[in-house]
Amino acid sequence: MTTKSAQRTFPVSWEELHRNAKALAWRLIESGPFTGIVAITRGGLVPAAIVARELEIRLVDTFCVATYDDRTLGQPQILKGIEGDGTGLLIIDDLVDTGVTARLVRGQLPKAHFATIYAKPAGRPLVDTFITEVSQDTWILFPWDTEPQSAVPVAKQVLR
Ligand SMILES: O=P(O)(O)OC[C@H]1O[C@H](OP(=O)(O)OP(=O)(O)O)[C@H](O)[C@@H]1O
Ligand SMILES: O=c1[nH]c(=O)c2nc[nH]c2[nH]1
Ligand SMILES: [Mg+2]
Repeated sequence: MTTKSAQRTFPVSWEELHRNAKALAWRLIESGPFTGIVAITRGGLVPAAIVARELEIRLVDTFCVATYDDRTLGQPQILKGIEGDGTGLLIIDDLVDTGVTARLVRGQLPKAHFATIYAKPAGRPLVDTFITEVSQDTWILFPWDTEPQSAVPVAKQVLR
């Protein structure tokens, strides 16, 4: 499924994101220790920074991949990979949706532990650890992709 068909949106605030990333760190303590973190760019960068701080891991690298253009699913393009089979590494992304990105990265780093904050049902089997499940028809709005704007008053939204 392309997530173009998402029916609802789920806005996430910076505070909520921070809280969930810390919850992920708590859960990951049991699965470690890890020798380093690999952030899947770009969405994994902020969660990876928070998890790295909480787990006191200073070795952080990137796996650079682009799968979506706006909300349209495409062929994943690897811009930069990581050497080796992923032994001892913790891979962090913001979410799994269809699982296309996770499948690709797992294929390259099969021994790594794969963690995300959010998981949709189609991608869930590809993740070792996650915090929150959201429905497949939900588009998550991350704080780095959004900005506050004036809301239309209720009275103006009501059709008379
Ligand atoms: O499970 P999937 O269907 O593959 O979707 C999940 C991926 O899509 C998004 O990345 P995107 O390609 O939009 O790039 P970005 O992280 O740079 O925003 C998100 O950050 C995940 O990496
Ligand atoms: O910001 C995003 N929200 C999502 O729900 C999603 N799914 C794939 N890629 C995504 N990016
Ligand atoms: Mg991404």
